Amino acid sequence: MKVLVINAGSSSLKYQIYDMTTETALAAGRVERIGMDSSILVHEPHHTDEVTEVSEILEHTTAVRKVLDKLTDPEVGVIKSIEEIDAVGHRVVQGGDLFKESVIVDAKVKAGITSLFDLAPLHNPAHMMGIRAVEANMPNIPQVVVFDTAFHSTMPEKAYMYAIPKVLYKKHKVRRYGFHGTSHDYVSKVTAETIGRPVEDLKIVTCHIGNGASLTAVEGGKSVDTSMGMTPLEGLMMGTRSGDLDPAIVPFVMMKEDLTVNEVNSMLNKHSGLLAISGSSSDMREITEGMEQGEPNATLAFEMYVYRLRKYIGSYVAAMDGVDAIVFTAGVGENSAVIRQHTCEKLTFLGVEIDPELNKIRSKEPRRISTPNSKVEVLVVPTNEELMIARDTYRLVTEAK
Ligand SMILES: Nc1ncnc2c1ncn2[C@@H]1O[C@H](COP(=O)(O)OP(=O)(O)O)[C@@H](O)[C@H]1O
Ligand SMILES: CC(=O)OP(=O)(O)O
Ligand SMILES: [Mg+2]
Repeated sequence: MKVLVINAGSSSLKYQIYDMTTETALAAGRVERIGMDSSILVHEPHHTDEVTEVSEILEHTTAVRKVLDKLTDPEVGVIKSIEEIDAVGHRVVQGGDLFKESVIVDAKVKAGITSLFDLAPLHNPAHMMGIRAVEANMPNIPQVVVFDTAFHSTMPEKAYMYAIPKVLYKKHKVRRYGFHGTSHDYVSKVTAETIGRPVEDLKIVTCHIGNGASLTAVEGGKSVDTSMGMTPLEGLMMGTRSGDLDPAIVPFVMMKEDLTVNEVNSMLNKHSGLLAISGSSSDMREITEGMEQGEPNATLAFEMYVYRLRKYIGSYVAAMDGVDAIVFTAGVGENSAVIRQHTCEKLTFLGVEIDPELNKIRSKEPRRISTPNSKVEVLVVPTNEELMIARDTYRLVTEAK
């Protein structure tokens, strides 16, 4: 059985196709700059070199068609025809309190995802475009949605409630949901395997730091707290998102700058974070370069990012009353030895000690970077949200047959 996994963003679409008999990825790729001039499709088949194609891709339906063309291409393709694909799995960021686990897409599910647009304005509308684009190109194929929020449904009330009038929870479902759950779930399990102990016995802080970034306190294999909130804006400082701030700043800035709700939302989601502080980039590679060259704004952005990350790690150790492992994953966490080093060097109060040589190794494998003396295991675990999505898709579609 072959499963196509899609992670649709507003201007991008990442994909991966799996042969589920062996759980091997046959190809991966991404379409970027959808709706802009010169969209880019990068296709990475397992059997030959990657190909990059620049063309005009105005919307997601065209993007999916181009992906299917690449997957069935005589040279760079990995399947003979579209009929070989048995099911499509989608990442959906916000499941709210409607979805606690993965489900097969039907009209009710689509209405549910749509009703949650306000609770993930950057993400859910894009996921619906992805689902509709698949419907347009592959009518009648079973589709499954896997929610970022599902893993966090085990959080206790004291972690998910906000200290505001309860009527807002009752009327509008204002609460913490948490995101990147598929990733936090996956890396915590791989961590347990890597250190050779049952996940049920472990207290783990998982740091998913990519474009969006969140931390989770995973106790006994379950999420007990996480840094993103009702939307993916709360918590850590991110590429373009502010993370935590005094909520009084929002009405204050709206009043002083005469901003609308949409404008202030856009300011906090798209024009804040590393981008706002550095004044130049949301990309941690460029921020690090600027910092290494002594550029003051990039240095401040870097320092704020690490400082906040460290404070969150500390608070989750307190939340669980201890920690066995701290894990880094996602774009920044997997690739930036500098971020890991700066974050860990001031966790000495926990007995954290990382080995600078191990920290520098670049690899796609899960690995320890702490010394044998370290009181806490520190690991880098490459995330694999796509594999988790493919597994759920395979399971649900097979069960429904
Ligand atoms: N070598 C690196 N050093 C620092 N940051 C990196 C490196 N490689 C990638 N990144 C960061 O990873 C981010 C993307 O992370 P990723 O997890 O792929 O995000 P998303 O899934 O949200 O698109 C980029 O914005 C970039 O800042
Ligand atoms: C939920 C979220 O922030 O996702 P991403 O990191 O893909 O933007
Ligand atoms: Mg991501």
